[in-house]
Amino acid sequence: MAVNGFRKLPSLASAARSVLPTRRPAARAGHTASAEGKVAGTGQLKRVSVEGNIAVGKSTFARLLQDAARGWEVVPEPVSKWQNVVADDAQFDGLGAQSPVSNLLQLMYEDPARWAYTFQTFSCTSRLSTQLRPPPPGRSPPVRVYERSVYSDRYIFALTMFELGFINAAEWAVYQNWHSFLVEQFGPRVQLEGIIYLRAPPEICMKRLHKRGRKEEKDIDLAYLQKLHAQHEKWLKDRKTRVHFEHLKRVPVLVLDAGLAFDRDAEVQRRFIEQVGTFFGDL
Ligand SMILES: Nc1ncnc2c1ncn2[C@@H]1O[C@H](COP(=O)(O)OP(=O)(O)OP(=O)(O)O)[C@@H](O)[C@H]1O
Ligand SMILES: Nc1nc(=O)c2ncn([C@H]3C[C@H](O)[C@@H](CO)O3)c2[nH]1
Repeated sequence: MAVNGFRKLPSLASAARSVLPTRRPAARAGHTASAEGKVAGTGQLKRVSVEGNIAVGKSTFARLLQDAARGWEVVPEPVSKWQNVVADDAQFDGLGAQSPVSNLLQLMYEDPARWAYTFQTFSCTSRLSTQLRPPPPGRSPPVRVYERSVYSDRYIFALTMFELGFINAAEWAVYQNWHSFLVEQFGPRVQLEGIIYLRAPPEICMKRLHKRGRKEEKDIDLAYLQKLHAQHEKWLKDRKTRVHFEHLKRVPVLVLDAGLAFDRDAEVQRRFIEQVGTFFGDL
C-alpha cells in the first residue's frame, strides 16, 4: 500500500509550516557562440551544477543548454539508478540485464523515516560517481553542467530530512562525517566553479510536478516543496546555510527566474542562454 509518509508523519506538517552543434533558434542568434568561445578560450574545464526545487524544470533547462552550444555537456541526475537499485550479486535476466532489487525513490517517499538515510547515502554516492565520470572519448568539454550535486544532496535534501525528523541525530552525524570525508578525499575533482539556481514559487513547482506525473511523487504535498524552497533560498540566495567546504563559500551563483516559460518561449530561452554564456565566461 502506497501510504505517503510525508503526510502521515506529524513532524512534516509542523516542520513544513513553520555542448553539441548549435541546433536551436535561440543559439543561432549568436549569443552562445561568443559565450562558448570565451569559455573555450580558457582551455580549462568548468563544472557547474543546476540546482532548484523538485519539478522546477532542471532537466528541461539542461536540454536547452545541451542543444545551445558545442562546448556545454549536460550530465543528468541519476534518477533511474534510484528507481532501479541493482545489487552487485543480482541475477541476470534472460536478456543479460541485471534485475533491479528495489525502487529506492518510491520507498523513500512511502516511508521516509525508514528510508531517508539509506536514500541519501545512495543518492550521494551515485552523484559522486556521476561527477567523477570522465567526458565521452574525444571530447573535452569546456563546461560540464550537472543536474544537482553532492552539495545539494547534503545542504538541501539530507538537511531537510534531518530537520523534518526523518533522519535522526545519529544518522545525520554519520552522514555528515561520511560526506565531508568523501568530498575532501576527491578534492578538486568534485569542486564546482559555479551554480545556476532555477528559482520559482513552490506552487508553480507543484503544478509542474503534477503535469509530469512521476508515479513515485504522486503524494508529495505543497508543504514539502515549500520546505525545500526555503532551503534553496537560504543556501543559494541568502547564502546563510553553513557549508563546510571553502570553495563552496565563494562559488558564484546565477539566479534565473524559472517561473518563466523557458520551456517554450524563444525570447526567454535566448535571454537565459545569453545570461548563462556570460556567467560561464566569467567563471
Ligand atoms: N518553464 C516551464 N514552464 C512550464 N512547464 C515547464 C517548464 N519547465 C519544465 N516544465 C515542465 O515541468 C515538468 C517538470 O520539468 P523537469 O522534469 O524538467 O523538472 P526537474 O526540475 O528536472 O525535476 P526533478 O526535480 O524531479 O529532477 C515537465 O512536465 C516539464 O515539461
Ligand atoms: N530525499 C531526497 N534526497 C535527495 O538527495 C534527492 N535528490 C532528488 N530527490 C528526489 C526529488 C525528485 O522527486 C526526484 C528526482 O529529482 O528525486 C531527492 N530526494
